[in-house]
Amino acid sequence: MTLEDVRQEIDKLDDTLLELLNQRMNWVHKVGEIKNKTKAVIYRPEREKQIIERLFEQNKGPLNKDAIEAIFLEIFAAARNIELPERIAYLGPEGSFTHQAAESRFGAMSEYVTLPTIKAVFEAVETERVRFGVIPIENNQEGIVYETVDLLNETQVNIAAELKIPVHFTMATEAENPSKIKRIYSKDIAFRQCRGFLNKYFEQTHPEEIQVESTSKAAKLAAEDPEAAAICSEIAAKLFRLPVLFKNIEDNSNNRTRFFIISKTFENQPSGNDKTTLVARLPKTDESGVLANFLMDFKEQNINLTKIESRPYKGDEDFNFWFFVELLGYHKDEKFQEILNKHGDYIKVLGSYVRNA
Ligand SMILES: C=C(O[C@@H]1C=C(C(=O)O)C=C[C@H]1O)C(=O)O
Repeated sequence: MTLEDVRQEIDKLDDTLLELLNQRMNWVHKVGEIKNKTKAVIYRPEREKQIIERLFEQNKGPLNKDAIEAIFLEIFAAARNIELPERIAYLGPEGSFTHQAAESRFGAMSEYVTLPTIKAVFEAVETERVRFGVIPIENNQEGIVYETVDLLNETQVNIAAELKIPVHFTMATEAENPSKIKRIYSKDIAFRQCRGFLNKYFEQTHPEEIQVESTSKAAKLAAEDPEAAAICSEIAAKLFRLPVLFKNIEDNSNNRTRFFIISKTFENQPSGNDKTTLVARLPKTDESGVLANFLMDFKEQNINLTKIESRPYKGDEDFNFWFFVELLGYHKDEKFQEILNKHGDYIKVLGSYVRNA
């Protein structure tokens, strides 16, 4: 077979793929009509997850899971945008890991609003300037993002979905090799998480380390200075057309960040593998055992708690706390209803959403 022959085969398959994708869009359009009648929301993360899981099960390769997920998430996003163009706010700047997380769910076609603070994203969602907001909730090396936790308590929004993405850092620079680098721009966390790499490659030359507020600002500055490098995300290097000299330079390759997709009012259907996030403002009392009794009730119901964080009541003179709690299960499960019967007065359920391993 010649190259031409093979390319002809590929062209034929592409024609079929396009035809099939358009057929799929027509069905999605029908779903959209049904949803419109009942005023149901377009975005159904739990359904998308089920589709992807089903495809994983029957996949025979050579496409791997990551590729299947990326392709189908883009197809879903394109489908939703035909139904109703979505506006999504995320914690910027452009090229941040949150941007990468947002694009992985909402695709290239959605309209994005880049906002400078987590609070601004919450405000945009609460005032319905945007339909969805994407913000980080925790990093598995650095811990929880308290600003997000506190805003979930203070505002009226729901959690529509969680997603976890690997955090890989690159060293991007115009310089040909490390010896030519005089300055490295990055964010404090990134310097910390790439210390092993920095020690190894810059032991002799000791370039100046300059901290800036974001890794994409670092990429922007490095793009203007041929003697500088940035430690940044791949998406930021791409954005500022900065060549990547080293990839995956983080000390710990298990580095992952978890994000929430928030929306003003949102309710998922149960998927059979859900997580629920809530805020518990337990009564302020000096009596002992208030928290212990609360937790015991979860144990009695056989509910698996996956996280509990205590946070101070802002403005209180005393040391009083409320709790950020996550558990396995859907909020309408019978055993969770038992908890609500007893503690419902001071529990605010932020959402149940499909668990994203
Ligand atoms: C088509 C639907 O709406 C959206 C698009 C989906 C798709 O393209 O398959 C899946 C779930 C929803 O986010 C649906 O709910 O079935």
